[in-house]
Amino acid sequence: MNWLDLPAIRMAQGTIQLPGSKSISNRILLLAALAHGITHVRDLLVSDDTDYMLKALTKLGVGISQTSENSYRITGVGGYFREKEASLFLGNAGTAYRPLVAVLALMSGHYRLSGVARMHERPIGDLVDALRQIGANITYLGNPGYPPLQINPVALEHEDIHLTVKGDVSSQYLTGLLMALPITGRKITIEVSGTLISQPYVALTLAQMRKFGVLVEQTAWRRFVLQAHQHYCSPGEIVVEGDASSASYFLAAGAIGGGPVRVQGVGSESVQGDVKFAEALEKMGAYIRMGTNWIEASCPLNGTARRPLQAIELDCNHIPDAAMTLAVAALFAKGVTTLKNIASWRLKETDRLAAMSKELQKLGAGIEEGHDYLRITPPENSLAAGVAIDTYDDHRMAMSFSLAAFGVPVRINDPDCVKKTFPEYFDQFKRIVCFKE
Ligand SMILES: O=C(O)C1=C[C@@H](OP(=O)(O)O)[C@@H](O)[C@H](O)C1
Ligand SMILES: C=C(OP(=O)(O)O)C(=O)O
Repeated sequence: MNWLDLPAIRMAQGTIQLPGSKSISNRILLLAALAHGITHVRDLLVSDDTDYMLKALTKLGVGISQTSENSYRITGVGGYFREKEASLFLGNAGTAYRPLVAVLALMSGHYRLSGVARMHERPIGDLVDALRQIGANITYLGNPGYPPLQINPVALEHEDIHLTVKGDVSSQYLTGLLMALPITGRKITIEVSGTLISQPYVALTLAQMRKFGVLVEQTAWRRFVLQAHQHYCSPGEIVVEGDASSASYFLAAGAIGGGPVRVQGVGSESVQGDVKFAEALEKMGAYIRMGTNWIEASCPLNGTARRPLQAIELDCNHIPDAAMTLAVAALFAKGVTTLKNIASWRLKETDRLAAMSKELQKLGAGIEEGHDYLRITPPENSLAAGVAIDTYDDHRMAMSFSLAAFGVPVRINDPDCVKKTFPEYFDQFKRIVCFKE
């Protein structure tokens, strides 16, 4: 197996230009593909997850050309894809798989959607159940409730579309429905049953749809109404903002390792929920500054000496991805940190609650792992030395645990898994840290 040895880190300081947001990139690609007109997308994230979306859309007959390293020209199909038969492999990209299921269910074609083994363990039943309410023809090719899926032509049953979707397993089902259903041109009402998790991601979806001219009337997080005859129209050019989840590792580095560390590409005007990670760090005592397009974090000081962060207790439902960064930052905080309302961690790239517990314990932390929470007690003295961190093919495990090097030298197994959302992560991380040796 491949690994990366990080020597112990003395301090962190510098500026990072963030790669494009994964969540925005894949939403924009899909909306641009469905829209009328040509969209020029700039600062798109270049990574596995966006690559799967680009390849799928190309197979579906969308005209896509790369105009520079991270710029693309998308010729929208104005509603329906030309290609009526395709077999699509979408890796482990939730932001590609879930919305494409919803879109292809309406396309009157024959499509097979698969992914890596872990994708076939990530539930899709709530989305399929919602689509079946309007007549979608979807078959499970493996275990019921999970990918892979076969999608066949739909016969929409009613003039107005009214459906209910569960919101407590993943917000990506609602996001998929919201993005897909406007291509029917019908009046749409979506009710959410159960409490909607990861709400800021739905706000992000609505914001991207608005850029393409489709408006949604929202009643709290329970009811979404779209008036009939709305169609996606290209806004011409779109610049993707930096990834707020990717920002979290650098901000934590600034808060633990002195700083200031500045990330450029997200800031106070960001539409991404994970910018709220900066507030969590601030609660831990970090010094945070923010402009419209940048955020900076430094370590709390006692005179000129670095002061340790303070433990927090936080409901992390609004920042499910960046919360993993908090779990590792907790190793450097005084007291017991509790991260609550993170049951969805169990259904992501790996069972993140189990994986995080196991690897934190290797470093000497005391862990209480609940069904939907994690309580982390840092070791009394230093972190355990000579540890190799397993990453479970989860980019966020690899990126979060790079922070452990602020305590001891650490080995990160299979560091290449970061290519899901941030292929250059470790090169960038090394740019802002000074190692002890
Ligand atoms: O819609 C999105 O872009 C995302 C929603 C979240 O998933 P859940 O809604 O499953 O929590 C998040 O964890 C994922 O990385 C991206
Ligand atoms: C959960 C994640 O990805 P996905 O979009 O595949 O759900 C993630 O990036 O942390």
